[in-house]
Amino acid sequence: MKIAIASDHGGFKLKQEVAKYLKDNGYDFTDFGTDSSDSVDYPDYAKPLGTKVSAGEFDRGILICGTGIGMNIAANKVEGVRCAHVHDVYSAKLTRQHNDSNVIAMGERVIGPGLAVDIIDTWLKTEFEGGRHERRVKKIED
Ligand SMILES: O=C(CO)[C@H](O)[C@H](O)[C@H](O)COP(=O)(O)O
Repeated sequence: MKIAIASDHGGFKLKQEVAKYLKDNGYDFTDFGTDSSDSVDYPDYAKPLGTKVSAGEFDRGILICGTGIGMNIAANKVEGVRCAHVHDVYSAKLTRQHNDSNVIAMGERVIGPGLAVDIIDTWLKTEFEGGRHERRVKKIED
């Protein structure tokens, strides 16, 4: 599985924790910035990441900003992206099983690194259930 990660300045520190988790667990991932806590604009990171996931260059994307909200709104403007704004493990599981989400967005100013890593671990390991959910995801695409 190929994973793309990105953040704005508000998510930079949490992204570093997430990158450590991905590296320690042997995931194939690429960090598309930002590379410091200097102020930047989250759409400049959400759009390219979403485009790469939508194009199939990456299987999943992880976006982090202060709240996850701006990244989520921006990523979902990219056709083919199903970005889930998640701050709990239950929703991380369900958004994979039911929504086949291909991008997740979260906020460094909302949750700590321990919970963030638990959420990502669950999200990466949970499969889409298909069935009735396939029909609903197709309606989103249409
Ligand atoms: O989009 C957001 C708010 O929903 C993100 O949290 C941004 O990171 C935030 O707006 C950045 O705010 P800042 O005051 O410029 O650091």
